Amino acid sequence: MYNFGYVSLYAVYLILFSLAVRRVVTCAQDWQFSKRHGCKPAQSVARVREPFLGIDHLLEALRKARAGRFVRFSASRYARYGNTHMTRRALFETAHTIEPENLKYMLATGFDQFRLATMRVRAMVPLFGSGIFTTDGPAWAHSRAILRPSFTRQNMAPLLAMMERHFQMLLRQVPRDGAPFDMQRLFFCFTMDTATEFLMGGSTHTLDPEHRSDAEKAFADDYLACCLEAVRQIAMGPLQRFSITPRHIPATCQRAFAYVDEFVDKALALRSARKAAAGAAVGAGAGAEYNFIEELAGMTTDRTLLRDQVLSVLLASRDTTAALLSNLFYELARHPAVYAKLRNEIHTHLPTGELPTEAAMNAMPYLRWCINEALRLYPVVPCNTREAACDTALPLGGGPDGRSPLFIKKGTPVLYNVYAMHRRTDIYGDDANAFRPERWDGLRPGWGFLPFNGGPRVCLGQQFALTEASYVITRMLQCFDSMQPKDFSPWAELYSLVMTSKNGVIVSMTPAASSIAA
Ligand code: HEM
Repeated sequence: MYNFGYVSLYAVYLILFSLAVRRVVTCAQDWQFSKRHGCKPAQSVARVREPFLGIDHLLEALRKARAGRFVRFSASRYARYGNTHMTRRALFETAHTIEPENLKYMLATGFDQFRLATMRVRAMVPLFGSGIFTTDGPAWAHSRAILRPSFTRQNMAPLLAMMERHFQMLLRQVPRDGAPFDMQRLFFCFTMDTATEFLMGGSTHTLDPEHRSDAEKAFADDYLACCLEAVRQIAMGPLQRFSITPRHIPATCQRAFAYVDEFVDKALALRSARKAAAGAAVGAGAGAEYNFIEELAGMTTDRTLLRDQVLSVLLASRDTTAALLSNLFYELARHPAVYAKLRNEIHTHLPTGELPTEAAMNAMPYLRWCINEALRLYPVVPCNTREAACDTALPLGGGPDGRSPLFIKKGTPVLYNVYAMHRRTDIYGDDANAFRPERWDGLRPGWGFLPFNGGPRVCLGQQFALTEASYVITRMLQCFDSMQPKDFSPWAELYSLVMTSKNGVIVSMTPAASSIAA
């Protein structure tokens, strides 16, 4: 008869022994990998006080986020621990980098060695399903392949006409008597209206109450609520698995799905009707009225996939462009000389106040410099993460001088802070913190400038975003002689999925003496 106590004890010994053996084998493998790749120990390691999960660090990050200082707090750690460093807790570690060479490796040359961070995927799947923002590997490649054709359109004229229609709505909301207003709120409404029209062929009309239905308003609110929940989940970091989704969120997501599904069904029906009529596939959007969803319906008839892609691209396109515009106008209000110089350039290229064409906007270098400078100082996606899909090595960060490769174990999240990289004085000069568009004259920072990401996952809508932003900037400066800041509190960030000003962009405008829109 066996003694049960002894058996249990032996079982525990066996487990501990096998764990110890596994640990030794892993360490030996890591050592061999590091040796083969010339890796050296991390130049710098940031430790946390609560040793298991680093709760103290997490709480401090949440406190800073509440005060509108998370991105700067995170950037300040690079000043303290170096451009590439590790943060160690007993249960997991993270790598941090703002080295252009490391980012190039992670996002381009070593692309296959990394994947999206698990925390991001887990937080976003409930709303975005298997869309382009939540998938890797073949599923992502499929998404990218079906989305790409919609972004390589040659004829931008119908899109510019659509933007002008919504711009007129925005213009109506700008006080002409010098009263202060929040320009940021208007930009977020504008991009919601243009993005929904571009994507689904039906705008939410948030700037145009006369045309807005209750369903459109409800969708805008539901979509926002679901996005905010995804942001909250991402911010929970390692505590995400303990977080409880508020009870109303599943129903809110379902309502947003139902709204988009109507457009999906319409596009699918139209597509098959056209196909039946022509006896062959027809190029959607061949007419003047371009419809993204209809074009997508030509690539796949999977209803759920279509909805996931539309919701994902809505996320990608709406807040990002609004954030860029808001951040740029925040600075323009504080730099009247830049405003005047930009206005002068616009007037030179469009002397009679005519509507901007794509060619005219492309011919304005100062406009592009102003946009670059806003994207540099306030990258719309300031912090991002990838996760090692296998044991790998970053080119820099190891050894006492940080110039040797750094071993990154499979599953380790690598955080990169574009905000901090964009303010590196060795890349942008001693005045890296200043808003000075002229610095872009001849400047080529390569991977040191990364507002749209890089490599195979580079932003698909970059051209669309730059065109939309250029259009709105040009039109605003055609319509207003100058602008004045009306809020003098220091910059505080509102960091959700994108970074904007926590206090809005409170300004007043001086209308132009004559303008085609006045
Ligand atoms: C100023 C405006 C914009 C900025 C700064 C921006 C930035 C970015 C960044 C940083 C990413 C990479 C995210 C990641 O992989 O973690 C991204 C991806 C993406 N963006 Fe944009 N974006 C902007 C506007 C747009 C617009 C207007 C659209 C569509 C109309 C768009 C569509 C996409 C898509 C589809 C992806 C996913 C690409 C992929 O994973 O393969 N973006 N964008």
